[in-house]
Amino acid sequence: MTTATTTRTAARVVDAVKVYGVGDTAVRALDGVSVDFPAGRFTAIMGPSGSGKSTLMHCAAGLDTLTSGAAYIGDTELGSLDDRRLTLLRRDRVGFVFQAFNLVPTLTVAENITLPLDLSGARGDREWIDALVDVVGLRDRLHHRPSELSGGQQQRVAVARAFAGRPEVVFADEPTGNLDSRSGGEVLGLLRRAVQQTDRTVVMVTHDPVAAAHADEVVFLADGRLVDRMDSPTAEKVLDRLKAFEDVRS
Ligand SMILES: Nc1ncnc2c1ncn2[C@@H]1O[C@H](COP(=O)(O)OP(=O)(O)OP(=O)(O)O)[C@@H](O)[C@H]1O
Repeated sequence: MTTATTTRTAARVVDAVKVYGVGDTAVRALDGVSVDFPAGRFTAIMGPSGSGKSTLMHCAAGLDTLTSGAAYIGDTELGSLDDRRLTLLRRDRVGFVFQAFNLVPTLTVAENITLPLDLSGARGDREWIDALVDVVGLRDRLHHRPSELSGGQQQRVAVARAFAGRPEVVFADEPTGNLDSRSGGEVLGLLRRAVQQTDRTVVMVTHDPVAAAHADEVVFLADGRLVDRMDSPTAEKVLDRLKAFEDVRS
């Protein structure tokens, strides 16, 4: 008999090790990390520079491979997939938001949002996309080109694009890194609403305690290891936690 679990896991890594390079110059970017990202939650990954945040995100999202250990999206182990299946998984089950907005300049806002679906030949769920346009507040900009938008508006398009295919999990790598604090706050509020209103999962790498405070939970890395988790973070609590790492290291 199987027991139903109430907490679904959107993504996780188990005993994740990532070594870059070989010999004397080898860097152990992840040193045995096990962490799960619960479905329907907004999780931030934090830690000092070089602690392995981006590496963890890239390996969890199937953008890079682990040296040893395992990464899962839902129940699918990424290491078991050949290149073609991995590409399909990234296309159909995962969304991405990067620091650079990566919009196509010649396409309109509406076309940029549906681009991944159009490329895959999927019809997409038009009602879902219509609702997304309202969540990101771009109804009156749909026929504009990216160059006619502010940075914050461009990142909102990128967020809508990431959610367009109803992915199981959206990975965001420093999504507010190129934005002023006001636009950044809007994008973070938007990620939060997307999680709450549409029951999606977001995993975000950030070095900004204010950004991390928008998440439901923060996981902390130091020297390639998971060292702490914090529920209901505030910027002050996150900052204090980061300072404690620095005190230990100095
Ligand atoms: N492609 C690579 N080749 C060699 N070393 C790498 C590579 N990518 C990352 N590293 C090293 O792995 C470690 C972890 O890097 P990573 O980018 O994951 O850290 P981070 O916590 O995201 O850092 P930051 O906050 O500065 O972006 C660092 O020591 C980095 O120099």
